Amino acid sequence: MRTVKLDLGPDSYDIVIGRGLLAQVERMTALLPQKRAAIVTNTTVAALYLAPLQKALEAAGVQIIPIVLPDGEQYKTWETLNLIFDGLLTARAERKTTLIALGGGVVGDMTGFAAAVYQRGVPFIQIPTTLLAQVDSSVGGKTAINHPLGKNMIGSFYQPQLVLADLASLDTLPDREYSAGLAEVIKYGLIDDLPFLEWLEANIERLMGRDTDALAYAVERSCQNKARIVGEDEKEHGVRALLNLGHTFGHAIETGLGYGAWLHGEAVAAGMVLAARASYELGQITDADLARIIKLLDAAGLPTMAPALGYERYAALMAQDKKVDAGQIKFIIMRKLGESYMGTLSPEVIAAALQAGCSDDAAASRVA
Ligand SMILES: NC(=O)c1ccc[n+]([C@@H]2O[C@H](COP(=O)([O-])OP(=O)(O)OC[C@H]3O[C@@H](n4cnc5c(N)ncnc54)[C@H](O)[C@@H]3O)[C@@H](O)[C@H]2O)c1
Ligand SMILES: O=C(O)C(=O)C[C@@H](O)[C@H](O)[C@H](O)COP(=O)(O)O
Ligand SMILES: [Zn+2]
Repeated sequence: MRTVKLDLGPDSYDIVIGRGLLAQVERMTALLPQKRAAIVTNTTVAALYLAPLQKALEAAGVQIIPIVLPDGEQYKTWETLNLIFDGLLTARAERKTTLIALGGGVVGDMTGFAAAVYQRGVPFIQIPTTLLAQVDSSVGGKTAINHPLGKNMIGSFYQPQLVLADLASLDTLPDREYSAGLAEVIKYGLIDDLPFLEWLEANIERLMGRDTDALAYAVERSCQNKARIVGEDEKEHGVRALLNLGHTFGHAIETGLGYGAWLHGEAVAAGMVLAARASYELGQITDADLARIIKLLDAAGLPTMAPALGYERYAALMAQDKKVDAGQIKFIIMRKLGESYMGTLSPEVIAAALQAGCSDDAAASRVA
């Protein structure tokens, strides 16, 4: 078992990584202010993991309110959020009732938002069951729902009290979802961790084979990177924006194609290639660096060409990005391989990146 600490003063918490953690409920029960908790999950994850978790908590004397949501990015909405409140109010959940998010990033982001606002804030625990959620979304307290006009546009910063990443739950994760999680893993290497990027290049085959030790190391190193950055800048006034590498383009792809058409991690992968192409246009990374990034993402089963939405559509979608400041779009750009910063890009550089990095076939290539 590995533990990463996210240091946020009184709001600090542990990210516990290991196999079989779902059955070990003592870490959770020690934190509950009352012997009552709501488990929020979705139909897919409920069929796999709700019963064992509920049983283990009930055996420890905890009364459980199960709340099962529809599955999919297209349900990350006000309407679905309201289903959580319906379940909590119907069961007369109180201020000391803990919300436990059991699922991927969609469940985690919505449950966290519900926890932030239900009765103005109730305790919250994350049990991420996708690779993406274990390496990124369960850590750091960003919670949100989507708006038809923009990704994660309505939300809050609200930290969990504990993250339990059970690597055994990934055994049932489909390959496409597993690859999507690797996009956020590779992101950490590109932001500011060149040794990790090099380790990923050397170990991508092991990771694709779901080698136990390689996977545990990749999850731990990713969480260490995220915890360090969030610990420095919880509310994204500075360095935390680097975690948005590939997301300015990526969120435009998700919104532009319709939520759920491309997975978040797929859109981030293609977005990181566009960010790399822009950095190449600026003369900051070489064509060999660009080729290395594409090769690694490709080996991880991810798209490296973005859908051809057209410059105007990309520009309009990216104008909704949360990093926009006084109307100016900010991007995360590579200063060199393994080092990124936030800056602006000229329309010419954006157009050149899109010209080289989009293809008409890309959109259809990912749709299941
Ligand atoms: N808050 C953050 O910091 C943050 C960071 C990254 C991404 N996100 C958000 O996270 C979301 C993407 O998360 P995701 O990739 O986990 O997608 P997801 O939550 O949609 O889960 C992916 C799919 O896997 C299924 N699933 C989950 N666990 C499973 C398991 N163990 N076995 C089999 N199937 C399982 C889900 O039901 C779903 O169909 C996006 O909405 C994105 O915006 C948030
Ligand atoms: O935690 C962060 O900060 C991130 O940016 C992590 C991203 O991977 C994640 O997709 C996040 O939700 C994007 O943030 P947003 O503020 O652009 O919605
Ligand atoms: Zn992301």
